Amino acid sequence: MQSHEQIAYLGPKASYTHQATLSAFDSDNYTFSPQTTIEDVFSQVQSGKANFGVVPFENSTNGSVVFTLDLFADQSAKHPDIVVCGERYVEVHHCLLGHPAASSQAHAPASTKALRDGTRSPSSSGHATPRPGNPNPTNSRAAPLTDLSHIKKLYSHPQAWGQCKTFLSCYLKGVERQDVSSTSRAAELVAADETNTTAAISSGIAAQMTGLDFLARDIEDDKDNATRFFIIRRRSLEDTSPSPDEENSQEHTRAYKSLLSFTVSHTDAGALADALAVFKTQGINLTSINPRPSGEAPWHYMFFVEFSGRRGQAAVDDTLTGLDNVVRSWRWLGSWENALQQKQ
Ligand SMILES: O=C(O)C(=O)C[C@]1(C(=O)O)C=C[C@@H](O)C=C1
Repeated sequence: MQSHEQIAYLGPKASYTHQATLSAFDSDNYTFSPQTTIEDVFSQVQSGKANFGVVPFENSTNGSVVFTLDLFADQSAKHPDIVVCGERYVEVHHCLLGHPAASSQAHAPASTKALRDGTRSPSSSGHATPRPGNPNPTNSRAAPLTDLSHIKKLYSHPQAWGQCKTFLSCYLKGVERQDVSSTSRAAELVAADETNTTAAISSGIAAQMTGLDFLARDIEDDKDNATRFFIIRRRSLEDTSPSPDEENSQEHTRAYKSLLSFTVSHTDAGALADALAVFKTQGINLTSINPRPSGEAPWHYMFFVEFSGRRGQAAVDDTLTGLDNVVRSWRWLGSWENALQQKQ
């Protein structure tokens, strides 16, 4: 790859997507271009202004990032050439960032530094709502580092609410939430708010960037919380030309993954089963399947499947040929190296 290619990512700096970008691209050799929305990342890559883009795709606790799936579904045909060419996993440990209550600043000045680096011992307060998955919600893994009664509004990316349900229901139940374009944008907004009554769910790196205090740390429900990011680029001619020397061993197949979308007849019984049977016949292992509204008509769906293997391998190429006979349409969305291969 050439030097100083442009990499578009969901910004601003200190977003989790920024962390994924830093893990994939060396900042000495690439120019990073933070974007406001995931759609902006797609547009930058589609237009050729950026050589690559980095977008969140799925979270281990909260599931698919539907904004990204819908951009791949591309109902308005704005991003027809985008394909996935890589993936990165990032551990996601959320913090509650803000300003301490005015009284805790006045009466406990010694605690301010501790709040800044998040080392003060926890104090607990708040309410809890039992939920099916968590009948005993007082068991939040994290407790606040300070009193939160002054917090009247929360900002974060919509994915983050679903990853911190227990903490939020225990300690910030009923507090107004505002969705913003990323967790680092949330931290910027809270830093600019002079009322000191707002807080952001964001990363620890965003605390350093904005100077906000840690009101709580590690507030995600699951300590193994992680998000998978896709690296995207424009498709090129080589993507579809045959590569007869591709290896077909099981090991080689597991080393790669591919993404494909397809639509099937809405009225024919078994149409989806017929499509999936093509993968089975070719011995292709599906690793995820996601339906999203297709946009063709209400309640019609587009299916996204991820599977082991890469284009150019006989079984994968035969699967695509087989799909021609059973689906209404399909679109290949890229093959890339499986980042978890060593761990499986
Ligand atoms: O808001 C950010 O910091 C992002 O990079 C986006 C995003 C996401 O869309 O999943 C990434 C990781 C976390 O799961 C929460 C938010």
